[in-house]
Amino acid sequence: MTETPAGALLSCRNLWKVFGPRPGWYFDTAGYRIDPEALAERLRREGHIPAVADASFDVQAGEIFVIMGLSGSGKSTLVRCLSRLLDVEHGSMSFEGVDLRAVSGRELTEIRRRKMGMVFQSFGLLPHLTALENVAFPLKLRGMARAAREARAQEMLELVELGGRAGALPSELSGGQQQRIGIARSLAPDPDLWFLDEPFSALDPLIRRQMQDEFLRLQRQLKKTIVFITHDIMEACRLADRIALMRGGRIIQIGTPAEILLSPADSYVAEFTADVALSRAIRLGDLAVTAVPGEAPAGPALNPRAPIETLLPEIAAGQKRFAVEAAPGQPALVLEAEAVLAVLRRDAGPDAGCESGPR
Ligand SMILES: Nc1ncnc2c1ncn2[C@@H]1O[C@H](COP(=O)(O)OP(=O)(O)OP(=O)(O)O)[C@@H](O)[C@H]1O
Repeated sequence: MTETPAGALLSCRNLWKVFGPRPGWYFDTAGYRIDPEALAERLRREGHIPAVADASFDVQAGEIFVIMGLSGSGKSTLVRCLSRLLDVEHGSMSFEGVDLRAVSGRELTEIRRRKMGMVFQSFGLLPHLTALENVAFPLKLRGMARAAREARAQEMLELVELGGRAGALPSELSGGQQQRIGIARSLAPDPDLWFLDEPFSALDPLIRRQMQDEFLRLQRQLKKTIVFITHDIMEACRLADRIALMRGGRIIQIGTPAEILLSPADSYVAEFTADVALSRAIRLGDLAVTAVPGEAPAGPALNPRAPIETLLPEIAAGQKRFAVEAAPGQPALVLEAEAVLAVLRRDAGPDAGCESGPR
């Protein structure tokens, strides 16, 4: 399949990546057409690891698509397959209408260099190069002239608010600053698709939170198409437009954070999300509905990404309805205090800035 569905930049269907002695065998035989769950089970029984088992999803242009799951659930393997750092055993992948499994090694290198940006947990900076040189490095690989690449690198450093540290070596920068350099470097070639694999996991919680805010600020500005990996449900809920939740190589639910939290697909998802404080994770936009024409509440329209907890003082003071900012050209949105209260009633939770989930 080479088609990418309308609106999707990246699309994959029935992807399998299996580690073990003879992974291809299962897909070369007619036996493949069995239930994916049963095949994954059989693979495990016969000494293989189905690291990605029958994954299908589309990533829409401009969205933050978060892949979430516990350690070993297959997140990194899936992303490595999508960028074809690993070859899959079965399935199809298309990116901007190009069949990623069919392209030559050379075309693939070009796609990775020009259209894909990657950020990893280990910042991966070259220790003997300055911040500016690190950011300019991928442009050098593309053959860009020195003056042009340094100008672009400086622009990227300004974007991540490190314009004044261009001459610093990585060892002279904090962890958060080093990751900002990693982000600037990955953005320098202006990729269409941006992969981030646990980019903030090595940072302490306060810096991590700042980096998440920074990341959202950048995304508002750049509107990239993003695949973001995390094992932290709170991070996923803060950042995602949609979340794909993985378990044992399988994607068990895809949905907005609110859908995952309020309508979990099964008991595993419910348990995984049980400790999340809904007041922090559910956003105004999740509960807002289209206002009856002429009846939008007065007052400034609120940010749809703000968590519902921000409204608690007004609700406690008796306000019943709120205006929520709609997308350009869309009808006005209204949020009823009762909808917020209904969610809060479900929020059994202790304060959960959690990284927990079922083990
Ligand atoms: N090269 C490999 N050879 C054999 N097994 C592998 C290989 N790479 C990954 N695996 C296995 O595949 C499964 C998925 O691993 P993966 O690294 O994708 O998980 P993850 O969800 O990204 O975990 P983490 O959050 O710990 O990085 C694990 O069981 C892992 O041991």
